[in-house]
Amino acid sequence: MSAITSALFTEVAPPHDTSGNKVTIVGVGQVGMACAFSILTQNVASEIVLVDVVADKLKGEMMDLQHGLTFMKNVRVNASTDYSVTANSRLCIVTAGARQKEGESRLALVQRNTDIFKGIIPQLVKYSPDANLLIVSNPVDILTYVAWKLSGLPHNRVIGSGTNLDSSRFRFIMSQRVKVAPNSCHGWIIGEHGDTSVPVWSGVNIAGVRLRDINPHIGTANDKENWKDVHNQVVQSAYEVIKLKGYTSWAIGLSVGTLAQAILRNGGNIHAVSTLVKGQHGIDKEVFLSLPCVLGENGVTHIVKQPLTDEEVAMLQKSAKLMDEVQSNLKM
Ligand SMILES: NC(=O)C1=CN([C@@H]2O[C@H](COP(=O)(O)OP(=O)(O)OC[C@H]3O[C@@H](n4cnc5c(N)ncnc54)[C@H](O)[C@@H]3O)[C@@H](O)[C@H]2O)C=CC1
Ligand SMILES: CC(=O)C(=O)O
Repeated sequence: MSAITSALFTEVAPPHDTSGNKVTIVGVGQVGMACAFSILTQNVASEIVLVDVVADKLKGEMMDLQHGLTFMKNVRVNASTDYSVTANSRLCIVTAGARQKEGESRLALVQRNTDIFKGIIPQLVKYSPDANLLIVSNPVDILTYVAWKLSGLPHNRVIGSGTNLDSSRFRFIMSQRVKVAPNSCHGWIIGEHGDTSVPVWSGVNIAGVRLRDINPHIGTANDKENWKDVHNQVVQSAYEVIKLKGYTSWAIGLSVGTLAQAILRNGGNIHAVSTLVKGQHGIDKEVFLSLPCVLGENGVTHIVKQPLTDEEVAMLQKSAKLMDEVQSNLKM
């Protein structure tokens, strides 16, 4: 204690070093920092710890956030290249790794980011064996599988950010067509985050009114209004934003903030996240894909048994086959 603190305080008991809702974010790039900012401003964590391999950038990002803490509600921000700083996290979010260059697919990153995960996941589990892992790095579905295998954790506690983002993009583009707020437009994108994602047209609704009841051809090639294009735009979204600004960040940050909130507050909220789907919709492969899941402190507690058309099931199974093929070529 300094002279000032000992003159100021009578110590009754030493304070605890850690606080309850500790969140670790690995990777302080564009996505990691958007996640950190979103979690900070949504007031879901009591402590955020940042980890990266680039020490100067890491320190700079930590300091920049710390300088704003006066404007936040009781949250600490810390950072280190040493994983001991992450001890006793309740949620570890992984955004580290290579990102797509213009025109490059997410799947092209798979081996590079798998190799990076080999150095990250065991460290996280060593210091926070009870945490949930939330994987964001791409290709997110495969890397969630990789994280599950490397971690040895039960599959419910290894979650991919998945198509929560794609579903949000879908609802936004839909909202522009019907001219109501995005959160009043309801629809789910499931399956792979990215190129083979599956729009569940059978469930798209506004205020419970199913658009397929109004337009039986919605989402098909026979639809005169070409709603199928809404999904095409979802698939193209990341490519377009990457072409325009080099990366995507804000929307994934907000999506992850919402997922963190559901997990840390044991909210029971339902989101489309990447989870082990073996046994769902006739999938017999050990792969991770997004389905609507109930999220809480124990990770994914339930998968919604969403009624799907035969065509939707076939698309989902095709994504599962693709994931399995990519996984079988991985050097883990
Ligand atoms: N799942 C999703 O919906 C989305 C996923 N992404 C993915 O997120 C990842 C990160 O993207 P950005 O932040 O834009 O990339 P970035 O290049 O800005 O940041 C990546 C960060 O990872 C760090 N890093 C690299 N190796 C590391 C290691 N071994 N340990 C700790 N940190 C390490 C780098 O130093 C860098 O700070 C990419 O794989 C990207 O494709 C991006 C947007 C959406
Ligand atoms: C990059 C990426 O995965 C996305 O923005 O969807």
